[in-house]
Amino acid sequence: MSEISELTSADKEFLQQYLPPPRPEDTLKERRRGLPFVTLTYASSLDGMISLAPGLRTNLSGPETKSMTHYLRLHHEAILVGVGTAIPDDPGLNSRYPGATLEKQPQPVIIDPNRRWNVGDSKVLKLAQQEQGHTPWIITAKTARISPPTTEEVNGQNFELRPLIGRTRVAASGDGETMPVEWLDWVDILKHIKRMGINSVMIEGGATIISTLLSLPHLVHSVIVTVAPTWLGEGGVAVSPAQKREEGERVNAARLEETAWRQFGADAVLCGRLLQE
Ligand SMILES: NC(=O)C1=CN([C@@H]2O[C@H](COP(=O)(O)OP(=O)(O)OC[C@H]3O[C@@H](n4cnc5c(N)ncnc54)[C@H](OP(=O)(O)O)[C@@H]3O)[C@@H](O)[C@H]2O)C=CC1
Ligand SMILES: Nc1nc(O)c(N)c(N[C@@H]2O[C@H](COP(=O)(O)O)[C@@H](O)[C@H]2O)n1
Repeated sequence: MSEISELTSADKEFLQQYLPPPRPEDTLKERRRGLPFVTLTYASSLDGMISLAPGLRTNLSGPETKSMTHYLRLHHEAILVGVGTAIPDDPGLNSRYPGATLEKQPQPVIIDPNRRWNVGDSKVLKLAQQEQGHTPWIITAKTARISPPTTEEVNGQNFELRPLIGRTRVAASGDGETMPVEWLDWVDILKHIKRMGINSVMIEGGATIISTLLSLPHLVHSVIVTVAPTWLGEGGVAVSPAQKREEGERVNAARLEETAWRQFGADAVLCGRLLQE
């Protein structure tokens, strides 16, 4: 039996005002900006961690909040994760909410500038083959060393590469060495997604992507965080936006307003909107 069950009408009512409007493209402001409705959503421990260690899939959500996640997936046109999540978690990225037909499934989108993810072995592709989800779109950087064609075939199934012109920036590795990495601007990523016909995107992680977007409040419409009653402990992967300074002084990096809390099983769910700068 599926562990995903229907939400109560009170749960749905609680979430309603944080969901994308029925036709977000109708919002004049958004149409002008050419951007989709963006929801950030993830599950956190009480010490602000989203996994026990880098690359370790960690279950934080209980059955009720897992059901909520699948309800939210059904109410967005796309689900997006980074390659740092796609590789270790091998997520399904479909909605298993009762009544989710193929037509209603969200489009999986993976940010993988350097084409590190092995899509051929992925659960996403298997689910697409079983018509329980769509074939993924992979956003690569055009300047990636492996220059990709637009579509590739794996196990008889086509999946789509959606190259986007990246910028190269220098990053430091753990041993102090520096190396060039492909980096994509979030306005470019979101405009790219919108141009492909997506009006709403649920961004699930991981830590790098969520932390980056918490510092870009003008691109985010809703934030929905599951807080699980547990501490993961030192060495976990934390969601934490970059430091912020005003007139040289440290200030809070991000804040939610219009907040609402509700208990789902043992977990708490916090919804809000990022305070605009
Ligand atoms: N509890 C929860 O709700 C969730 C937990 N997780 C956990 O999070 C962890 C993964 O987090 P993390 O390692 O930070 O991985 P992410 O999924 O955030 O992916 C990070 C990678 O994505 C690419 N990327 C991200 N942003 C950009 C950009 N703007 N331009 C270009 N490339 C970009 C880079 O790839 P490259 O390295 O090739 O440059 C980067 O290293 C896992 O342990 C996972 O289990 C994930 C989702 C939800
Ligand atoms: N909401 C939520 N709670 C957790 O406890 C999690 N670990 C995650 N992780 C995210 O969900 C993806 C797994 O998706 P599937 O169920 O396999 O479709 C995982 O990759 C993270 O993005 N989320």
